Amino acid sequence: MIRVEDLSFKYTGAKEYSLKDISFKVKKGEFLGILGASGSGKSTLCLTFNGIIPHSIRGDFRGNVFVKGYNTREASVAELSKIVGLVLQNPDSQLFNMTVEEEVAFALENLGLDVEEIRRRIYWALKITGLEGLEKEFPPNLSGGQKQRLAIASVLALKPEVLVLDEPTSQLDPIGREQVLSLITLLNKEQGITIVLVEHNTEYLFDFADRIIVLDRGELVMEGKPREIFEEADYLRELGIRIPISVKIGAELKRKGLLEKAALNDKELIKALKALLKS
Ligand SMILES: Nc1ncnc2c1ncn2[C@@H]1O[C@H](COP(=O)(O)OP(=O)(O)OP(=O)(O)O)[C@@H](O)[C@H]1O
Repeated sequence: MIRVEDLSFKYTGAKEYSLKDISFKVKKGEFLGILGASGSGKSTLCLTFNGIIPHSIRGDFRGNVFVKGYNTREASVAELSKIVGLVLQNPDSQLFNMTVEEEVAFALENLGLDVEEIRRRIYWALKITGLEGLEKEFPPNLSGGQKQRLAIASVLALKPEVLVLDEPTSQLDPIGREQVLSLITLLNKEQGITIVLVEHNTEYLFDFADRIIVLDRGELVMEGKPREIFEEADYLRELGIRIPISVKIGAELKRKGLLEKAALNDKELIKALKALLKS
């Protein structure tokens, strides 16, 4: 679905490359998590998937990004946005209509769809994001979690095959965070939408991502299944990545020779501790 080949990017005027010779693929239906410390290039990478980089934000762009076979250098942002929906950190920056319904309709109006199809898509997008009944609400009156789900609904109405979400929960309270993460899981597991998610909640990525890539100062330094990534707890810590508390405790117990292998989530840690207490 996405193929990134030897991608490097330097913003106009910047001294350093923000992305350095990155290559990886995302398969159809896959859930890819992106981890990395602040400034490692996660947002820059997200902006390359629907062509904002290099079309709207310029710089020295090397290598290629292919989305469903389209080279993003050649396809327009409008064309790519039908395939890749992008959701950013702050929902307020993406909402500017007077009602929830108009917000979702807005993106659809330029597609030349008939009124019935627009109505159907609005209904579907609001239902799936759990915003049914709030059609006439003024978006600024919504809670943080509802606003972010509305931002997701307006992107979903375009029926993208890939959803790229750049730290969509970082400005939400725990309830809003939980709502948005459950929605992302549902979109991937039940609707088959390919997900690319930048998220600091490593427990969530461990449970739901199929694969994780890790960036460090613009370089792709790790790629693998969540288990393979979290086994390298010490390296992740060196990179400034928050690791789940259960992983931290598990790694410490393993270091002290109390556990044979690292426990990588709460369930595994509890099981290992029970066995340890029995022995
Ligand atoms: N518009 C810009 N112009 C110049 N440099 C930029 C621009 N945007 C980002 N950068 C630089 O590119 C590098 C990567 O930034 P980016 O925002 O992609 O990292 P990030 O991993 O998403 O960080 P965060 O987690 O803080 O959002 C940083 O060194 C940053 O200063």
